[in-house]
Amino acid sequence: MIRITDLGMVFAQGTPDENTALESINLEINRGDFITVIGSNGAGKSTLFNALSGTYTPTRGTILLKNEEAGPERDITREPEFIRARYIGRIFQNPLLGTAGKMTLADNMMICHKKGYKGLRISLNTAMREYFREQLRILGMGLEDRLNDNVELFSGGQRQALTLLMTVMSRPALLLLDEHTAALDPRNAEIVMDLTMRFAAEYGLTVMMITHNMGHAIAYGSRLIMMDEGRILLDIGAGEKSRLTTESLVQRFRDIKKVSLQNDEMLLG
Ligand SMILES: Nc1ncnc2c1ncn2[C@@H]1O[C@H](COP(=O)(O)OP(=O)(O)OP(=O)(O)O)[C@@H](O)[C@H]1O
Repeated sequence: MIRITDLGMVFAQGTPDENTALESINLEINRGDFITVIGSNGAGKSTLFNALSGTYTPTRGTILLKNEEAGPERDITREPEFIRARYIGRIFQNPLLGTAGKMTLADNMMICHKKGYKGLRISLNTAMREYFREQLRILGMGLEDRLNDNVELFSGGQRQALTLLMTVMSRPALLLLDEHTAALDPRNAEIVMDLTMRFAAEYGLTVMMITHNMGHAIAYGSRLIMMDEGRILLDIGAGEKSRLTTESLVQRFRDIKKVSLQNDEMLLG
């Protein structure tokens, strides 16, 4: 569905600060894949997401998208971020980023609902409010009764769950989760993670999820990739992934890199 070929990203090219964030990424993301992405600090995980979402234009390589079964592949490597935002959803670690705090819950949902309907006026009528309530009920947080509250009144966990709901409401072709539960307390992190898995399964979403939690990387999803120094070091599919343990993953890393690690923190930290 998305084919990434020889993707490279060099920051400040030709200056003393030149920094290669992505070496040569080759990756095929299939429809319905749930890929967990791990790797140490600076491995290039966020840069890969930035290239996919259009935040950064890569220095080299191509990103092709094939949305429909029969449709042709489309080169989206240089497509602007605001256009890709219509079909690529992204959620960040900071739970305040995905919603507008000074606006009501109803208005936030309205903006999200109108995404992709440029110029079309849809009014916040009774039917729309009922639809939003129905969607909000899925979260099980009582937000369906707070449509007129400003979103800044909600907790971090509620805001991140809301961001997730609003993002999946438009059924993105690809959902990028950039450590989206890392800033939440353990209980809320679990709630948001459970909702993520539920939405992914119910809507057949294609998901990439960056995490520094190796347990999560192993437990969730159907595929795992490990990045290191701007490359994909490991790409583990469903069969093998179901048998993975933290120890075996660290061992695979050791074998490839020919280094000795004392623990998984060295790999992920
Ligand atoms: N806008 C930028 N300008 C210059 N260098 C950058 C920029 N963004 C990222 N980098 C560099 O690119 C490399 C990869 O960074 P990236 O943020 O993709 O890593 P990461 O795997 O997401 O790390 P972390 O787990 O710490 O978030 C790093 O060396 C980083 O300093």
